[in-house]
Amino acid sequence: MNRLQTLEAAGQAVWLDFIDRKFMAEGGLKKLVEEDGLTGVTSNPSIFEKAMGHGDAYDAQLKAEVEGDPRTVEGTYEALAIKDIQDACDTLRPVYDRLDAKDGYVSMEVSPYLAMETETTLAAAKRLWGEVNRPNLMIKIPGTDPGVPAIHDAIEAGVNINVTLLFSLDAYKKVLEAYISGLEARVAKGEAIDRIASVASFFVSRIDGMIDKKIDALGTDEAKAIRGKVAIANAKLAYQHYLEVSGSARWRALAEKGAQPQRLLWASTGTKDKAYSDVLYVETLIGRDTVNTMPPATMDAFRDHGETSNSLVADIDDAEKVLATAEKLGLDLDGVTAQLVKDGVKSFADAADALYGAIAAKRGKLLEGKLDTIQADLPADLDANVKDAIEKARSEGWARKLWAHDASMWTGGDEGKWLGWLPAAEGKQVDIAALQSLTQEAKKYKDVVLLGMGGSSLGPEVMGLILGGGSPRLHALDSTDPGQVATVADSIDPANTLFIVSSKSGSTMEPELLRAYFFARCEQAVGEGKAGGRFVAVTDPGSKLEAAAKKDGFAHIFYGDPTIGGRYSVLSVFGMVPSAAIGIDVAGFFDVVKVMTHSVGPDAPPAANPGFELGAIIGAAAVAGRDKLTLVPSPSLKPFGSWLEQLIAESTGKQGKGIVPVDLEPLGEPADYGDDRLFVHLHLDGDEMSADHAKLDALQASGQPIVTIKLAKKEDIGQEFVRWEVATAVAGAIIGIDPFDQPDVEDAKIQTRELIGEYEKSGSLKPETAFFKDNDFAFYAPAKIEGGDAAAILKAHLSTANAGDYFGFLAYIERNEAHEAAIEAMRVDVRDAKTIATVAGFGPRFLHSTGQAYKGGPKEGIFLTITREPSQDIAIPGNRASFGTVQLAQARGDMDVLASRGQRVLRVHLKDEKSGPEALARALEAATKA
Ligand SMILES: O=P(O)(O)OC[C@H]1O[C@](O)(CO)[C@@H](O)[C@@H]1O
Ligand SMILES: O=C[C@H](O)[C@H](O)COP(=O)(O)O
Repeated sequence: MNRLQTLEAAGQAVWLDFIDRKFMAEGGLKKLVEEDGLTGVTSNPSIFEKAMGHGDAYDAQLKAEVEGDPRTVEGTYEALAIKDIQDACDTLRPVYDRLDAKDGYVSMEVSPYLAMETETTLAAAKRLWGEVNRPNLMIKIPGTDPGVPAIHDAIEAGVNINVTLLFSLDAYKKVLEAYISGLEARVAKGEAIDRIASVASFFVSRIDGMIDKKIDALGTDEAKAIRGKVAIANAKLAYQHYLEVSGSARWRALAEKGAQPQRLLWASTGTKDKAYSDVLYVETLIGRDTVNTMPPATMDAFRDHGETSNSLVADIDDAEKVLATAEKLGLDLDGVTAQLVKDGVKSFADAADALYGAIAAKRGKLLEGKLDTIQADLPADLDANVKDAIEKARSEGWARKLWAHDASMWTGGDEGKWLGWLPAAEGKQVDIAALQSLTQEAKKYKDVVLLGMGGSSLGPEVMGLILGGGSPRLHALDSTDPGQVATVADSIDPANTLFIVSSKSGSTMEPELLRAYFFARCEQAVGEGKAGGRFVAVTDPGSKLEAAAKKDGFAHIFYGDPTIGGRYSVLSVFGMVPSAAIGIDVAGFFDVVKVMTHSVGPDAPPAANPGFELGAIIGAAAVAGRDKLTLVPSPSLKPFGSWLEQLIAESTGKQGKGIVPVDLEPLGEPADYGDDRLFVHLHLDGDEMSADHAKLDALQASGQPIVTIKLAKKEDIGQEFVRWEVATAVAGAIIGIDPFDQPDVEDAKIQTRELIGEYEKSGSLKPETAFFKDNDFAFYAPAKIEGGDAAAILKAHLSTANAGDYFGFLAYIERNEAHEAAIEAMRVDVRDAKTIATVAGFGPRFLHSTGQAYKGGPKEGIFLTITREPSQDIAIPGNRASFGTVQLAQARGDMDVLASRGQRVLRVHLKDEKSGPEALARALEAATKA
């Protein structure tokens, strides 16, 4: 009999506080069972972190897991852990059988993140019990206050429980009560209790670790006399309570039905203070019906020189005296044990963060080709800020808060009510079968016209431009510009077109007017009462659009989720209905998307969570003044920016803070940029852009921060929707705003409504006076800008630019290639002349997108609003105002609000729609070169 085996003879089971795949594969565990009489194994998150977080023993299984249907990070961890636990259970199974279920157990802990939650802990315990599927498994549940009812219910459900993180006698009493009453509940239901096992794990050394520090601080002889004794005294008294309860009539009644005692298990028995014997927490705690789980080193030490005696019941008076002295000295054992519970929960959560982080990082590498990658090349100061942001997010558990809808990571307002886009990213908001049937139905049409604004049009537009196959063709119409409306109207045959009217609120002005116009046109083409069959509505339940769609007999109404804001709605019906209509395979699309969704989950710690990594960069950069997020897409990904800018700008740009997205600004040389930029390069494998890559290299060399995101195939764009949604929510938390409201958009809508209301009454818009006119232009501004000609006025406007400002072209003209090119040229002129960022938006499209940030975001904007005399206008059925009038009212309303927000504004009205843009470009060139 070796020294370890003498413990068994004294009634104490020896368990191993360690698990490791290599150790088990090499037969280490089997040897302990066979040679030392080992009867159990415990694991915890720190132990698994040491096993899995380093080395390559788990890589083969990890690879197989990832290559299958890649699960969440936690799912991947559990798959690895469950295999170890099952193997250990199988190794201990002969012991379990020999001892008729009295011992031979292996413990696995529920996620430490749940330690303060009853329901989720219970659910996790039951789930793991089922998945491990071994009778000699014990599930570890913390003995916290919320843990106690879960312990009761789990025992009642027949799950073996190892109660972990016990430090105080009070907590132990509650836990023992939970065990007994759990068994009684089974008896009451007529269920067997003889094969239900439980241990109560008292953490010993950690108590001394904290109390001894206090003793050392006191430094008195009286204090020193109890150094290293308090934890043992506390444990001895816990055992006395156990003996007392075991002798009670209540317990005997259960014992007669075969109940097994809930053994006290001494955990945390490795000696941490080298001043003590390395077997201190074994030799002093030996008694009948107990367990000591030892780390390998402690086990080796005891095997070598441990002495067995009936120590647990010896010197109880002394133990009481030790605790009395501790109380007299004010060592506050209750406070210490309460703190240790908190610290214990935190340190297991920290270990889980490290473990999940290591798995997420390996998983990410193995997923290469299936998961978009991200790489950040940041200057040292920004890199340090990003690391701080990531650590804050980790230590405050933001990834879990996000998925738990916990608004405390933002402003503590109603943010938690706006997170329906998270389940939507798993494909849960859409009915795939209904979308597939729409795909079939839409095949008979030549065109699909989508009428919607902002989030209701930009997502589908990106889907169509990047993934659309061409039949039916998608026309996303998000404008009141008469030219733009006419271009779409002229390119379709209403009889051969499916119209999708898309509005979450169902009351947005533009889609309402566009619906009226196209419905009437369609009726003209197919006959009264027959147009409805060619119309589909996408809207939130109960909206005005829903009522109109029902009245007009629309073919379908697809309902949105009111807990998703428009700009986060692309993976809900708002993005997917139009996608399905143009033949995109939505089911296949979500298979690709889910790989990212599972990578940004609550279980992926920020440092290894693709959404948090990016969110920390863009948020920290904005706070540090690099608030111009400049997109550099490869050619196939160019359309993505218009969706992205609405998400970022509308989410973050408020209260004078936020991120200003810079899309479609041609890439320049290092000298063209100030230190307010963050470049994000999106690259699709196979896209050629060597000239831009050379420029990016030069920018990086000049100290500009560059983030590079790579996609293996175009379908992977779906993953970027998810990554950026998470990143934007995270950036919002770092910036300190609510990323789900849009307080300033409404003001422009009100101004516009007032102007149009007046027009409907009077037949004309409120008069306004130009402060300067010539043959080409009329200029308007809140206060006259001095200058003898257009170039001088523009120059004066531009002269207000300071480092860190940005210049915005707000063009209320048709969005077409010629106009886009003219604006692009003007942007380059301004940027190069002033070394400031430039942005551009076509109105009213940008009002539902970047418009929020221009009004509510940083007070760095200098705007040039461009309007024009329309060469053709279009009447809107049921309205006095034409599309041209509405668009002008929108431009004016927007400009008024921008001015009221302290931004610098100037409006140029082009007298001739055709020649105007070029004339303006010339004047601006003169202004910038002069
Ligand atoms: O889908 P709706 O309600 O028509 O809104 C369109 C867009 O308008 C906004 O509310 C801003 O104006 C966006 O957030 C939204 O995507
Ligand atoms: O069940 C075992 C416990 O988790 C373990 O003994 C804790 O030990 P530690 O305090 O050394 O981390």
